[in-house]
Amino acid sequence: MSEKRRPATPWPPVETEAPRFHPEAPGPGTELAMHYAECFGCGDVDNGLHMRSTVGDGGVVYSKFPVTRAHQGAPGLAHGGLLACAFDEALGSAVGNLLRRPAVTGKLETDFLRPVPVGTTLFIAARVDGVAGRKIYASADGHLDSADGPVALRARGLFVQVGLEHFTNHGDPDALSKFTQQPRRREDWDINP
Ligand SMILES: CCCCCCCC(=O)SCCNC(=O)CCNC(=O)[C@H](O)C(C)(C)COP(=O)(O)OP(=O)(O)OC[C@H]1O[C@@H](n2cnc3c(N)ncnc32)[C@H](O)[C@@H]1OP(=O)(O)O
Repeated sequence: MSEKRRPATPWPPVETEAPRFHPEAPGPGTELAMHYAECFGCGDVDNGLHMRSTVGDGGVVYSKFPVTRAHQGAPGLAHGGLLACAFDEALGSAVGNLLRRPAVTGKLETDFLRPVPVGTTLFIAARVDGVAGRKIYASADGHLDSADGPVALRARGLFVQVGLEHFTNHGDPDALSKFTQQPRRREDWDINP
């Protein structure tokens, strides 16, 4: 299959500033721990995605998603919704770890370029592209079976910075103590957009 192309739309879609990485953001080579043990993307969840991420050079976060039979849509092929989930996790990991600004996914778009068979590992490279106030734009490519394998998916996401009360009011009152990866205390986040 030749390299796939899709119609180009401007990205980020609004004027942005370059992302300012948090001074205590994990550096290149850091293997990131799961951010929450019950997270479907990175946690210890039965049939979850079991994604693992590492910080690379130049503000790129690399994540791996090993695709198993538990992740099928069509026989022998990964389910598209779970592939989108993997990108949500990978993009969120880049935003959360590099910027340390609490944010949630506002919009996620995914281009599915090639089928992803069971037994393959998706290598996702995610980066933060720009910031406009509370809006944080990130994008990622997913490669089959190696970091330079054929591109199977591309995704773009808008993350919206929220106050920490987003998690405690709408989710679990103990949310902050349940985040297993630093930062988990109010003072560890950059909460000023
Ligand atoms: C390490 C961590 C890894 C985690 C990976 C997983 C991450 C996730 O999956 S998070 C869970 C999924 N997401 C959610 O549940 C979010 C649910 N939505 C919400 O809570 C709210 O709609 C929220 C917070 C996104 C925005 O609401 P609110 O705070 O009222 O802000 P709002 O004014 O509506 O939007 C802020 C800006 O973003 C823009 N915006 C928000 N959503 C969109 C959208 N879908 N498309 C375009 N623009 C949008 C708005 O237009 C606005 O822009 P501007 O400032 O220029 O006017």
